[in-house]
Amino acid sequence: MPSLLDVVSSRLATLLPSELRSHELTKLLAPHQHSLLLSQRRATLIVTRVRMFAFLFAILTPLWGLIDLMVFTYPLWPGLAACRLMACGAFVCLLLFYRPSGNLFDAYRAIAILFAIPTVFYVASHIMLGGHQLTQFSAAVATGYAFLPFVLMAGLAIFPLTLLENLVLASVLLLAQVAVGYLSWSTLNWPSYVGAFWLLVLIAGVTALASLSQLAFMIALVRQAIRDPLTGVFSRGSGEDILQLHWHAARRSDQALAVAFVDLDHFKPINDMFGHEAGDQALRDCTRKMLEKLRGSDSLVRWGGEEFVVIMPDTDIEQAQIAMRRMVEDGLGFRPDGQPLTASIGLAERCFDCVEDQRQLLELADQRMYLAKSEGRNRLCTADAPLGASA
Ligand SMILES: Nc1nc2c(ncn2[C@@H]2O[C@H](COP(=O)(O)OP(=O)(O)OP(=O)(O)O)[C@@H](O)[C@H]2O)c(=O)[nH]1
Repeated sequence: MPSLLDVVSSRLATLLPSELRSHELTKLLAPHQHSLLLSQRRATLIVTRVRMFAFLFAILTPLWGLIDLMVFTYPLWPGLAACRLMACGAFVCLLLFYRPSGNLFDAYRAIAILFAIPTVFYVASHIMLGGHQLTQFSAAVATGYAFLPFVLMAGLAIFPLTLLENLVLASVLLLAQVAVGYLSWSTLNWPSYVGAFWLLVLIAGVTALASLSQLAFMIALVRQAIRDPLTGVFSRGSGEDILQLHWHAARRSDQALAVAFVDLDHFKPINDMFGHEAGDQALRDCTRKMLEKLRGSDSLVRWGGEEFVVIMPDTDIEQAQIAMRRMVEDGLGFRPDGQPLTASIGLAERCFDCVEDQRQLLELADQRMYLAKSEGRNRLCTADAPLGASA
């Protein structure tokens, strides 16, 4: 009979996002476990949403100035109007000049600017309103200003953020609320301030859930979009993106970047003699074997049919040869007749081969793979001459 603890933990497990696989759950905690592609797509989405938010606020912020004009007296309303116009200008600049670059730090900066604008506006307007005697009607409108932190906190829900990122951003907004309490210490209505603070904490909790759910969907969608459905390794389109990202990173820091073109030998007879399903199974087994031997930082891409590309960042030509030999040393699985499945591999490296761009790097690896084929298959070719059988 299951213990109470087992029942509770199995019930709690059903609360976890079902669209994620168990090994993906840690990706909800912090961004350091995200793949390059996920980070890139998330950064792009965050900046796009920052710009949407900025667009909305650039319209709504000056509009409310008309209400201020009707209820506040001189010189309070021109002061508030100036604040609103400056905030509107800052939102417009954010909208016009910030473009998605795919870089996560650019995305963080965009969120920081987006939230800094209304936070500064909130603190400044609070100081202005605190320095004036308000009548019943204008006091009611002034109370509306106190809702800005709630709007900002709720706004976090539109971003696919990790728990850590949520905590940092929510803490900053809560600290701004603390700062406002400190500035109006002497006149503070404590019960309503504490009530409002607690409400803000509740909204932060709900927002974090919304934001994490978005991230979970995004992780699942990106996985589906970038993976080959048969083998589960990267598909060609995402492989091209990965190679481009690694190429730029390697060039910036003048690091090695190796690429191997792997073509399985005599694959057609498997399909012809044993059927397509047997061919599919051989492809699945073979990719599993390759993945077992590759480093976590390497990317295995199904380039097409029975052709694969291995992208090895920060790996020089000698290390890449060792990695490829290790990958094939226990074989790549078996053909349905029990014979070992072999591959012809062409290898190229950015610094060793002095190539100009990632396309040239890939072409060179492809040419060397054909050389390995023409020299008898089941071998690795690094430069102009293949390096013997059994890769
Ligand atoms: N079962 C299965 N077969 C595939 C898949 N994609 C490509 N193939 C087969 O892979 C075979 C590739 O054949 P070829 O290009 O002639 O290459 P090969 O027979 O491996 O010959 P060499 O590369 O010269 O050693 C074709 O029969 C394709 O139908 C797939 O997803 N599943």
